[in-house]
Amino acid sequence: MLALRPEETTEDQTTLSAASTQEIYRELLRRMGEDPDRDGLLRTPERMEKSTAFLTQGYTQSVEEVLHEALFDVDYDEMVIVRDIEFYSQCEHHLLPFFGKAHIAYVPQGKVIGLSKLPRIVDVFARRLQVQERLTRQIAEAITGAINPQGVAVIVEAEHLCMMMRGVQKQSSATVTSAMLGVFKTQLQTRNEFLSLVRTGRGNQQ
Ligand SMILES: Nc1nc2c(ncn2[C@@H]2O[C@H](COP(=O)(O)OP(=O)(O)OP(=O)(O)O)[C@@H](O)[C@H]2O)c(=O)[nH]1
Ligand SMILES: [Zn+2]
Repeated sequence: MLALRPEETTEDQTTLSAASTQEIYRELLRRMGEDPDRDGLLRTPERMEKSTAFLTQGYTQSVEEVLHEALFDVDYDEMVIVRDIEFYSQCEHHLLPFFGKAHIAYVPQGKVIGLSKLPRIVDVFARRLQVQERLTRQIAEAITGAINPQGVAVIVEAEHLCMMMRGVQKQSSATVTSAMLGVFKTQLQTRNEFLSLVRTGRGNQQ
């Protein structure tokens, strides 16, 4: 039913460029085998446009703007952890959601970040088309770029709908990725402290 192969495309490139996003969604519905004029679908292209704009708003945001000067000079050189930051992203291969939790730690070096800004940084990168590995690394690099700490650690745990509702159809697998920079890479003890604090949090929830 779905007729999205190039040879079946009816629009020529010029027409497609001129079409509004909502017209393109309308055509997509039609090619799924739907009637875009039936009552329930009439406003669906408009909803899809809004919803997609929200889910990909990370492209219009930057870490600098999100931090909004919430960087503070503080004399503290122990680990700061914000754990269990929930996020929703979309895999760049299938445009299906993957979602889960990010755990972030850093060891400051004269500067700390406003706590709420860590989840905001996660969303800047999660609300784009992603692979989990890149999302993980981008969060770590953004924190490094903002405050040049002694080290940053990020763990992302997620479930991918493209592996659950289609494809390999595995319902219980979890994907875990990590980025360890600075002292989290060089000092085993620091890394282990972070890992055990993340595990403790998980234990508390059960
Ligand atoms: N490494 C990585 N792979 C991902 C991520 N999200 C989705 N994928 C994988 O991207 C791969 C794309 O593989 P392809 O063979 O090109 O696509 P496909 O035929 O739809 O693959 P299946 O999902 O196995 O049916 C799949 O193995 C997905 O599981 C991610 O965040 N990281
Ligand atoms: Zn996918």
